[in-house]
Amino acid sequence: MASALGFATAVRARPVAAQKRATAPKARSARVVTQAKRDGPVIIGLAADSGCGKSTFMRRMTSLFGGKATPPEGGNPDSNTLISDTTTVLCLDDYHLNDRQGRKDSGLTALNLKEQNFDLMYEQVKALKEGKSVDKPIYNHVTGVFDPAEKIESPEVLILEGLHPFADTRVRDMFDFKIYLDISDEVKFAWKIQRDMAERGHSLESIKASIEARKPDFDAFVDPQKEFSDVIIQVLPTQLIPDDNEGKILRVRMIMKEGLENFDAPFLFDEGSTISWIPCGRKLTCSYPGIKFFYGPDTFYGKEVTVLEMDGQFDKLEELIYVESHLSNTSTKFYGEITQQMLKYQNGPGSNNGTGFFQTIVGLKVREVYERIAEKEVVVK
Ligand SMILES: Nc1ncnc2c1ncn2[C@@H]1O[C@H](COP(=O)(O)OP(=O)(O)OP(=O)(O)O)[C@@H](O)[C@H]1O
Ligand SMILES: O=C(CO)[C@H](O)[C@H](O)COP(=O)(O)O
Repeated sequence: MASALGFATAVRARPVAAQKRATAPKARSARVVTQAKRDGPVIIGLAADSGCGKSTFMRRMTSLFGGKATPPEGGNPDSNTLISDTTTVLCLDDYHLNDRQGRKDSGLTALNLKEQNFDLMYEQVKALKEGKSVDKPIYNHVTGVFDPAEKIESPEVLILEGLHPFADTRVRDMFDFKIYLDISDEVKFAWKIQRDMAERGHSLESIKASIEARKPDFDAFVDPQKEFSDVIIQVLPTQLIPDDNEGKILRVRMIMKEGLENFDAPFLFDEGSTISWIPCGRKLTCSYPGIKFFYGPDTFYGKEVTVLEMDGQFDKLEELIYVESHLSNTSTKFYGEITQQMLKYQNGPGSNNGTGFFQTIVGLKVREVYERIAEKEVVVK
């Protein structure tokens, strides 16, 4: 089949009846086939607060390009970088201006824009975009100081994740696609309690205090970047349970800007309609409080957007294929690719709810953005 790029794809169109069959897909892997050359990497940005699932999101995204993303071979074991055959993920914490002691002296948090070295970040991202390699600093989260720099080669796909990818206009303008992971205060609080109380032995009071201490700077310096993002994954408490404050069942909204280049918004049933769908029944097992989808138009920071929403969680992940078969424009390369990816990461946080589901779809869209811009094709075997 000829693709929109005019290249042969390894994937053939399947009959509609086959697409609706509710069976789990076989595992496959991906590799990149070079069809033409575009100089410099495709640059993707992910903005989020720390501890909000960026690592899991990155694993989901990079695996769609094939190969395993690992820290630089033979390098610093505390490196924040992840490299695969096609992708390089840089953590923007490496561009902190001061180390931990320096921030104690300045009295500012790492969230404050004054604590980020945007000049160096701009120079190095620009160099990578021009196909050059850079010696990037490493901020060591274990020791709180900077380690000797690591060499980063210009990759096919450069992913920049961290607190401030879109805060500096010079850097912001270099992105091909911008994502914001927006975890509401209630959910952030619930996750932090789960992790820091259960796994790290922190007290409820100290967790509350650390969240409260970060909040003003988060609101002032991180949150405003939503406005400049192409896709926002918003994570909220469920609306299926009145006054729920446990944060276990989530309502997740994928907010997609209209009119984006290289991005066609996924839709449920009928593009442009407003649809509310409860898929629970014969083909999807749901325990209390069930699952509810919504699809429709909205506005965000005064701009037109399309929203795809899921509230609730899946009981049996393999049955997700039923939901997947009712979605279009998901940029999958074969029937059931979303379900296959969700099964692959079923032990990661968010695998049974909209966070994992929409992160997977955004990963597929990023892969398509890359294919369109770079005029290369990721072939799924
Ligand atoms: N989708 C999710 N559902 C439930 N919990 C989640 C989800 N994503 C993240 N968490 C919680 O947040 C914790 C941090 O996740 P992860 O390490 O992926 O985040 P991060 O943003 O990479 O963190 P950091 O910035 O600290 O490196 C997980 O251990 C889990 O408790
Ligand atoms: O927000 C953060 C990361 O996104 C951290 O607070 C920041 O990087 C400082 O790290 P550390 O607490 O290890 O000194």
